[in-house]
Amino acid sequence: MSRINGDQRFPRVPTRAEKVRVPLWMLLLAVAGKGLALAVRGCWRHRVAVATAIGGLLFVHRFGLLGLGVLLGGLVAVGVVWWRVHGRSFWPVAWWLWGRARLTFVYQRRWKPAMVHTDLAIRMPASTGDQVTFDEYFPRIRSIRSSRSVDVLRVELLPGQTPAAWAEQAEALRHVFRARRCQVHAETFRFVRVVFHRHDSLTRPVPPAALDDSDGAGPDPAGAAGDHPRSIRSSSGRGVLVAGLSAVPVGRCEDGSAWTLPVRGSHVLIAGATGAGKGSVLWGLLRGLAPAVAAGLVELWVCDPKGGMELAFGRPLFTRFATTTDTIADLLDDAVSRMQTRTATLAGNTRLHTPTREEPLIVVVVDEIASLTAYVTDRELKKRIGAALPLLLSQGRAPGVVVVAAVQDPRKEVLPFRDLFPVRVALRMTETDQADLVLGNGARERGARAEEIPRALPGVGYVLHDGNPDPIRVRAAYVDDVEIGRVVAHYRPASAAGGWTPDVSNYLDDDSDPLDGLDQAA
Ligand SMILES: Nc1ncnc2c1ncn2[C@@H]1O[C@H](COP(=O)(O)OP(=O)(O)OP(=O)(O)O)[C@@H](O)[C@H]1O
Repeated sequence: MSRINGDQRFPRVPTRAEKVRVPLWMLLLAVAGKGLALAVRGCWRHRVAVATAIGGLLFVHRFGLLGLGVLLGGLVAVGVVWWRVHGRSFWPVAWWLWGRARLTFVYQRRWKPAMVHTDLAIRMPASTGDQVTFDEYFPRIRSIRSSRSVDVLRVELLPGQTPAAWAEQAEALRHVFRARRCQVHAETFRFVRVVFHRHDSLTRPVPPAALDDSDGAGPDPAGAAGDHPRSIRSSSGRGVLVAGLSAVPVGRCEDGSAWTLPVRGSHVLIAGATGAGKGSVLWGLLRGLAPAVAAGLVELWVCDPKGGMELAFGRPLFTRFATTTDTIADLLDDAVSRMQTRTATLAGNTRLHTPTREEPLIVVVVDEIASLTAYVTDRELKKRIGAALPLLLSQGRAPGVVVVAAVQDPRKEVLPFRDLFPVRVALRMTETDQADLVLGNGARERGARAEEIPRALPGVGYVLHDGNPDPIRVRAAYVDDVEIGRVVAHYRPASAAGGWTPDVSNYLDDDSDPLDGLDQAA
């Protein structure tokens, strides 16, 4: 018969220990020894604070309080000069000091009660002859990294604890430490990183990043036809452009780093309610791809089922542009046949197509893909589109025919092949389960609260990065009409069909380098 308590031993039942008579001097010696050991341990744990306090006292003893005031004033002055002269080396030290201060005055002060009340401390019953007591074990904060808006604590798990147990308490911890949001990230073993977001670093619109015109050929001012400088692009410049297709800059992550999306070798789905800012992610990608379009390494095949309302402004950059259901069906069929021809050529030679001028990366962009999958009434067209899209999504990555699509409603009934998009972005949603539909089960629990994104923050959303299951909060850069006009004028390919070209003359100085203008806009 298996034991009632499994393999775990029952805690020892407190018993009254036999009394042992010891001489008083031995008792005093033991108490003094224990006190000394505790004092040494405390000093070692708080060595920086102890050293600072002793140093301060010695200084006051030698030079008086006035001397201490002069010393502090001098330190502040040195800090200011250092900041002005060499900010790059000043800030890491300043943030380190700020982190130590927050550790001492915020986290360590409330750590023990927080751990007890969230059940993250372990209490073991122990007996001392006369009474039952508890030995308490607290998770230790091993390091802290602070910035303007985030504190990251690296905490060592107690034996038997799991990162999931910590993730469950994230909301409680957020309230204890008065943070706006708390996320728990697991390390491979023994440690979790508890991230407290104090301020929202994404409340202000993000300016678009400078475009990498890496071969120095420069843009084409005002879209001057004819003599296109891209025709002299160097092969190293082309290499940089091809590499850039794996990380197209579209905005900023919550920690201040650049948010990029891969286009080469991947399909991208952008999901969000109406007004969530899907357009800014799409335009961010189109803008980021523009230098490669100009170099002939990328072809944009754009479908705008909204009749061209959203994307027509970029038309000179597009190799193909379709706005009606039947022309979109033709475009998708052509993309499938290009993909199949290319697959036949590449089979056995390479596992991932490298864009060249002869065989560029084809990016099929679809705004509101649900108009093609769920809301098409013509059965024949619906069948054609329903056959082409899954083919592109399941086979197009390797031969370089990729899909970038936006959708409002991410449910399976609306977008049956949602899971064929390896990269997915969840902008503001209307329902609680939608973040999980887009990013995968458990994403909301790990922090992707897409339905809580305020309407006032279009372009804010969540993404998953590099197989990491913890969602990252991001904001797309705001690409306004002026910026679109500049990019179209600067990067439209030499072969662009005539037709309509946006009038950007107002945005360009005659004698200025148009790329400078772009950078300034960024
Ligand atoms: N990244 C952003 N930063 C700041 N403002 C933005 C951003 N993206 C969009 N906006 C603002 O929000 C408005 C709505 O954005 P957008 O049209 O891109 O939403 P959408 O998700 O495409 O909506 P719909 O599905 O209705 O077309 C824009 O007109 C713009 O003013």
